[in-house]
Amino acid sequence: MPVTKFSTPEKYKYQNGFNSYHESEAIEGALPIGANSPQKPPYGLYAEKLSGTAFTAPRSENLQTWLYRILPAAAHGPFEPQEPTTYSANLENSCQKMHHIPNQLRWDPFDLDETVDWVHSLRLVAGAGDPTMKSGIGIFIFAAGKNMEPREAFYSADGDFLIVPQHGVLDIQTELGHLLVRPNEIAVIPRGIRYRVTLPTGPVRGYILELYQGHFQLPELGPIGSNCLANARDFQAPVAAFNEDTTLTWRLLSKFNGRLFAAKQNHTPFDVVAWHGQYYPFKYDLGRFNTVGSISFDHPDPSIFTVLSAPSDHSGTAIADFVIFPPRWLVAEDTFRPPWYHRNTMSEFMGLIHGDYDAKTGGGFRPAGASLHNVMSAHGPDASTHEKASNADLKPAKAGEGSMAFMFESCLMVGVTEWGLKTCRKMQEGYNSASWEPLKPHFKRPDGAKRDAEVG
Ligand SMILES: O=C(O)Cc1cc(O)ccc1O
Ligand SMILES: [Fe+2]
Repeated sequence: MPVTKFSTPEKYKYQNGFNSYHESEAIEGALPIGANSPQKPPYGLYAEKLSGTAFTAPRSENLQTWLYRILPAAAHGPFEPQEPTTYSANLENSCQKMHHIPNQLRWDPFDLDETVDWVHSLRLVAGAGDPTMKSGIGIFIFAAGKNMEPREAFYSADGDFLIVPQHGVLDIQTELGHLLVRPNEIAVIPRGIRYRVTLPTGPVRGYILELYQGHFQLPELGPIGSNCLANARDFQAPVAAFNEDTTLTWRLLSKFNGRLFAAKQNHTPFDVVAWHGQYYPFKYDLGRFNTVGSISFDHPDPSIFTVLSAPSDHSGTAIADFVIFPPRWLVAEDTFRPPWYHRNTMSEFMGLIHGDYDAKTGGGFRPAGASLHNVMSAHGPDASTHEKASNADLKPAKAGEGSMAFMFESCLMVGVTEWGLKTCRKMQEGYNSASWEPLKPHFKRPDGAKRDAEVG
């Protein structure tokens, strides 16, 4: 059975292409022609620039967008910090000490929580670095059951959100237009873009990687050539859509160094009539990923499954890679087909959207759960997977049918928050011992002799 691909409901319109220069106008003629900020932009709109890179970033990296809107984003009251006892409590964790531990860690599925909305559902579970230094990443779990208030919008000044829904549907109204994001799809909302999340099918749950530095790119394809993996044309950006309200009171929420702030304004933030540029939110259907693998022997590095990569300053070394494990055919001959046992200089945070992950058949890695194998924390198939795979009949076999696991892989050592370690109460006791301690030695000397332990 081929992998399922989503269709687009009629209400939503997208423009296709990764890192493309897009332009969109909800009213014909709203985009100025041949200029960005004419003395009087069309229809009495204000021109506003939103930059995602330094003005002077090289052309190949430069990301910015021009917005043509009814009132500028600056027209709001002062931001006030929100009390931790109210709803910034979840984000608070980012300001707390992280626990850095070499143990292999695994979490049972995180609970749904119907009492909170998107903003108040964000739980920092792990991370590295610091938003104030624009360095590192934050890994969040979200679980919400309420729409954001009708006149509320949110943005993060800390980084780009890579959103991986596991359960339920996210309807995301952004300044640049609407995105509908379902499990097995992902969305990226860049730093600063204001948005409001509603839940058309009820409760939602999933994972977020917040990138405090740089932006996601498509990985290089090297000898693979000019297609495969995630193809650029399958990334979808919204089209301009606006409201006209300039009288009602809105609440603008800002995530700023992991803290929540709120300001009032007397007009909708969703008043962008037209925009053009390369800095915009987008979505991608993981079912469109063109998976490549070994057609001869051996298990290749999981980098062949990279959807998006946020590079560090060192070539080939990512601050964060977003890697998926889609359904795929395994045909390698004379090969131990699951991942090899390994210790990695990168850290690996994994989640499961649905199904089973083929490297862990022992039952403990479940949809909506997670695992963290930190820098040099040894891991690999659990004992039951090893037993099965080393005795399997190696005919072509479909792995991961009906399943989608993913990994946030980072060159940074990842710490775990107090919430992730204790408060969430999902940390599995004995993950390590259940997975790898049952492994038996199979070593046999070539002469068949058994000897006592040798000295030295
Ligand atoms: O640890 C894991 O399960 C992720 C992983 C998968 C794979 O195919 C090779 C290496 C690797 O880290
Ligand atoms: Fe691994």
